[in-house]
Amino acid sequence: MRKVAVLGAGKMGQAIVSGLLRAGWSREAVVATARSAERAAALREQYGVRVEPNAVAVAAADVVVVAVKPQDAAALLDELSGAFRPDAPVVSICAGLPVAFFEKRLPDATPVVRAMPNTPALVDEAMTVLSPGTHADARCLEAVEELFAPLGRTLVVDEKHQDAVTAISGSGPAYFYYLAEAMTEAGVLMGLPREVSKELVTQTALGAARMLRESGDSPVALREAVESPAGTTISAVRQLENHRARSAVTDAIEAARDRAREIAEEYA
Ligand SMILES: NC(=O)C1=CN([C@@H]2O[C@H](COP(=O)(O)OP(=O)(O)OC[C@H]3O[C@@H](n4cnc5c(N)ncnc54)[C@H](OP(=O)(O)O)[C@@H]3O)[C@@H](O)[C@H]2O)C=CC1
Ligand SMILES: O=C(O)[C@@H]1CCC=N1
Repeated sequence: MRKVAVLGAGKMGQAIVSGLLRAGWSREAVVATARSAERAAALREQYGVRVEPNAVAVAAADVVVVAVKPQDAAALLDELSGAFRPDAPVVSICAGLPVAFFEKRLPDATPVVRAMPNTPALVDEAMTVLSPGTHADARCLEAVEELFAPLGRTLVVDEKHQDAVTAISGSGPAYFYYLAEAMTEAGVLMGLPREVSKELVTQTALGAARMLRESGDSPVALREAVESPAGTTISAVRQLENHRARSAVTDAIEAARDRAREIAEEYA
């Protein structure tokens, strides 16, 4: 039985643990680690998985997922020096940290894969983007892709794109929640009960996402199909343009990309 260790099962690590269990991984095959006793107890209670010290988890694992914050990664690897099995792939989900950060701290020839998932893993709708390191061959990459596939969709890109990926899909759910929050509040401002407004926004987001996926049309074509001449939608879109919403989105996503680059410099 293959075993996976999730080191630092916080928000994202927990989403991965829960997705693996839903995908049929047995409780014995998934080991989590946590820094606080409270967090460890919560993971045991909620998922019934083993929560072990990092070194114990790593020793037993065929795949190790590093899910701590980028600022905690170096200390974690230092603490574990000697515990890693050189044949067990190490998958980092740490934003910004390059494969090289791990390769220089792990035993020679350890296969490393940089991964960027997102929190919709909690509902099996994650977007996970993988980049293989120097020693991760096709078989290793395939095994890591199989690990993440049940959590949603997967894609492989060259590592040079990972900071942009982080800015788009890693952080992306937050942008949609921000828009959902603003739309819900606008409904409340106009007198809709909050629950009604939220339901309208949620179903509209789901429907729009499915249209994007299933119609094959571009976002522009889909938007134009909603905009009646002299109608309501074009009036709204004009306000978005007046407020430079497109430019704000571009600047926001570039800021996320730049922050990922800074993280690499800060913690290298
Ligand atoms: N949140 C997201 O949407 C996404 C996050 N990521 C990446 O995932 C990583 C985790 O992010 P997120 O889940 O949001 O953060 P969290 O803070 O929720 O999770 C990190 C967890 O790691 C634990 N931890 C830290 N050091 C150790 C250690 N030495 N041993 C065991 N556990 C430890 C923390 O414990 P404690 O709580 O006690 O500090 C915490 O529970 C980051 O690197 C982030 O870039 C990637 C994609 C999406
Ligand atoms: O905000 C962050 O840094 C992490 C990485 C992607 C999503 N959350």
